[in-house]
Amino acid sequence: MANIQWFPGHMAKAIRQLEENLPHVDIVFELVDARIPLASRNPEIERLIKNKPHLMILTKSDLADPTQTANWIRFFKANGLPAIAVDSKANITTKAITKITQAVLSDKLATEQTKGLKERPIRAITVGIPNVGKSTLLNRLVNKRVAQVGDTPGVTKGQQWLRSSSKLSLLDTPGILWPKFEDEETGQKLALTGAIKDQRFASDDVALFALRFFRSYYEQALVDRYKLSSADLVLSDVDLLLVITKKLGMKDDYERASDRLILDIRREKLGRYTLDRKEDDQDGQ
Ligand SMILES: Nc1nc2c(ncn2[C@@H]2O[C@H](COP(=O)(O)OP(=O)(O)OP(=O)(O)O)[C@@H](O)[C@H]2O)c(=O)[nH]1
Repeated sequence: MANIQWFPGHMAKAIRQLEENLPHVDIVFELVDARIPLASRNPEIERLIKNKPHLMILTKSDLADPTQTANWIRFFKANGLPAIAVDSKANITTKAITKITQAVLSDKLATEQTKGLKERPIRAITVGIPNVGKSTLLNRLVNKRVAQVGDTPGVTKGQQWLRSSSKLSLLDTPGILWPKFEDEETGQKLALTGAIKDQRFASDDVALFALRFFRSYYEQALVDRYKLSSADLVLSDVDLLLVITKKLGMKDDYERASDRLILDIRREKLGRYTLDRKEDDQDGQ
């Protein structure tokens, strides 16, 4: 679980590290969580990356709603941002990322070739908020357990180039950037997916947010998981949480039930979901 407290000093350090690394890379891999492609974006990313070529990588796509992921990919592309969704645990990920990276940089690579420069691996850095899956993707790409992976963000140290293939090299130190602290809903989305420290949010608030959300978009998943009746479905969110608490055999300990609901959602017990919604007709907006 995320344990970084982002003070201004930490932010300044994160910016400085990224600024130091940027001149050495051909492309930035910006990682966002496919379940929250907006809430998990660093608010300053565009400004920090400047004009450096940039690929959006939607991680954990195996946990996200596939229709929504497709909409998000289209949306980013329509806004001039090449994008790809990955499950970092899948073998095919390395090939897919290498291919799209070559496509994004095709002009630059062609220019280098016409100048007679020797073919060389593309150099990339992964950046993203804690827990977004930077180490897991890095490990997948370089096919080694080099980066420490865990639920404790901020564990990656050291700095060297790691070969993915003859086509791609990666900096072993991902850029860790801070998440959005903008508004309560963004915070709840980050908390529900496990991107930020739990203690900052009361679990019953996050659980009520989750209930409201699943009622709107994935009601059947709630019905199936907690054996809800049609009468339960007309209750207020608070009353529904109390019903679920009882169904879980937790009497009136709705805080414990809230924790369980959140855990169930994080562990995919309610299936795949996307919290940041993008409808298909919103391309390019
Ligand atoms: N299902 C699924 N889980 C993933 C995927 N990528 C990462 N994870 C999980 O997400 C959690 C965080 O992954 P890390 O790779 O440690 O994240 P990180 O961005 O390196 O975190 P920091 O080092 O804290 O910055 C781990 O439990 C991973 O197993 C993915 O594509 N699919």
